[in-house]
Amino acid sequence: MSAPPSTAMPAAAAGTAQEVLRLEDVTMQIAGLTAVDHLSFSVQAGQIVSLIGPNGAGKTTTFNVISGYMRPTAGRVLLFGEDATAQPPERIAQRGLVRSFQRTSVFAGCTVFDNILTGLHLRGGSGVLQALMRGAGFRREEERLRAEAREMLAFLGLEARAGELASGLSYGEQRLLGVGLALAARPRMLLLDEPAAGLNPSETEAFKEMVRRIRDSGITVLLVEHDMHMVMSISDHIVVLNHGKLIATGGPQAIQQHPEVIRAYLGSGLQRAQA
Ligand SMILES: Nc1ncnc2c1ncn2[C@@H]1O[C@H](COP(=O)(O)OP(=O)(O)OP(=O)(O)O)[C@@H](O)[C@H]1O
Repeated sequence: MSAPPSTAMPAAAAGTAQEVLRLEDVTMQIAGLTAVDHLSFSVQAGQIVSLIGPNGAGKTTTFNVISGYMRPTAGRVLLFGEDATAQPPERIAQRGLVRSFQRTSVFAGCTVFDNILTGLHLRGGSGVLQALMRGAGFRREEERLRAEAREMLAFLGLEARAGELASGLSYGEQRLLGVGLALAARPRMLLLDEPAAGLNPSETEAFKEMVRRIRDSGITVLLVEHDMHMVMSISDHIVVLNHGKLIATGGPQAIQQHPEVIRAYLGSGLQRAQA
């Protein structure tokens, strides 16, 4: 299958470039330190965009500001064309930007199927009162969600594991399931925080494939990642930070040849990715 179930097609799929996220002069000071320094960049719909930079560059802080976990000291965040600066995370998620965390965040004691079903329920639709009344409408909705959960598992490549406890999945499969939970919220944009961390090479390949399929289904993906092979092979666009400041933006080819990026990464992963 080519799309996670019930995902609205974005404007990019209709052939018009559209800005989904824009940071304007965002600064974030933490305990007297400037973690993000007058940062401006934008993300176009339907792309995989990677936010990279050496350790301490400000990537996680930028994610926290975008997803509403931190209120910026200065500047604005525009999400889908509207000001979203310092809105709480749940409001930002409602508007269509959903974050999948670095740690696995699945319900370990539930089956893989029930994990996704719970995610779909959390999105709303069938409320507690409706569940208690157990009317025909509720049963129809439940059957629809179960079908959607099966489709989602097929999209994730986890259908064979549907009946197993999430705790029995490999680490890589748990990360796929974690993304499935994020997708269950039907995001227009997905934030992935170091998705390849701790994955072996074949799990990384499977994850890359899924990220591409997510993008191809019309969901914009913004990721923070240290694995430069992954970044260079899947990104449509790359934003590079160093010491909280933007030092370069562009496609993978241009970024790998950018003198300031090479300087910032001297002796680290970028050179290995080029090798
Ligand atoms: N809660 C905090 N308290 C104090 N300093 C912080 C806090 N969060 C971030 N910082 C500092 O802000 C700077 C940017 O950190 P951030 O975690 O955003 O960088 P990063 O690019 O995500 O790094 P890494 O790649 O190592 O995860 C660092 O100097 C960090 O020490």
